[in-house]
Amino acid sequence: MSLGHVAIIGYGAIAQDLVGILSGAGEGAPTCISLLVRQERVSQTHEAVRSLYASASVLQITSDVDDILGAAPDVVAECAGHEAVGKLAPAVLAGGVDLVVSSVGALADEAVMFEIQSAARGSGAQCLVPAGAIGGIDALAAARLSGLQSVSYTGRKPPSAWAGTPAETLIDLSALTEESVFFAGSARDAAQSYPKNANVAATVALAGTGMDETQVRLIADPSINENVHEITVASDASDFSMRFVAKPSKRNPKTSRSTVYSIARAVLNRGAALVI
Ligand SMILES: NC(=O)C1=CN([C@@H]2O[C@H](COP(=O)(O)OP(=O)(O)OC[C@H]3O[C@@H](n4cnc5c(N)ncnc54)[C@H](O)[C@@H]3O)[C@@H](O)[C@H]2O)C=CC1
Ligand SMILES: O=C([O-])CC(=O)C(=O)O
Repeated sequence: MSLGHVAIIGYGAIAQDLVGILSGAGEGAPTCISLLVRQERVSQTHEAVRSLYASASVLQITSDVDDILGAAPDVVAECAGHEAVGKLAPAVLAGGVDLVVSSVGALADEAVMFEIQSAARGSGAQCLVPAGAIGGIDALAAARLSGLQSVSYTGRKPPSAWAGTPAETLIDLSALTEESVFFAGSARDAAQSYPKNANVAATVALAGTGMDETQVRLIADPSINENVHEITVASDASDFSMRFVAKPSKRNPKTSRSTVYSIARAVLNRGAALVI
């Protein structure tokens, strides 16, 4: 058993790290990797990949999802954004190819969720949601089978990680001297209002009590340099709290460095005889 062709949508912070991790995975490495990038980034991505992976097996770089599907990848990993999920995920799944999603918050849009599930049911392919920046999703999804009483998620990041988000209109990020809870509400609202920062809220919601019942707080905290993710769960099987202190990605401070390893694990497990 081995991993064949892996296609990746996007070539930003997570995708660039993912290509490096997959290429360096030794015996578990895929035989080839394809990249789907925006049309205007095709030649720039060719240059970047050629200089980094001169001898590696990047099969093709394209902006056309049909090129990717035509090459029959074993799995596609989306590392691009909510818009890309809405636009491309149904086509990938309808083409019978399993999809690992990073931009999980896109599933907070009921129309996108419906299209994805319809496409997957129609072809038999699966949309796979990895834990991403957080952990404990296995425990939460298992506890759900016992009955859940409550699930809450708190995302805490340095003020600079909230730049370019609606938090800027709610608080003065540059003047904060102590933590500020600028959002308290449902996972659905969090994921849709903070598409680059609250995908984890959607993941927790999908594993637990759903987009509308999962309570989310988002915090800008000038006293930290890391992205801190906390979940608190009450269930019939167990009650637990978990706290993850993630270093920010070197390429994108909004993104926890832990995320790509979770995506890579989901991809590499596709070719593993023992899956953990
Ligand atoms: N599930 C989780 O726990 C986490 C999810 N994320 C999400 O993962 C996604 C990727 O994150 P990063 O790599 O840090 O973001 P990034 O902004 O560094 O990279 C995204 C890349 O995707 C490209 N892109 C956007 N739309 C595209 C399309 N339609 N087709 C092809 N390429 C497209 C952009 O040009 C950009 O290069 C984001 O949506 C982010 O919010 C990030 C952290 C944690
Ligand atoms: O990586 C993180 O810290 C979490 C994140 O951005 C998200 O959930 O979208």
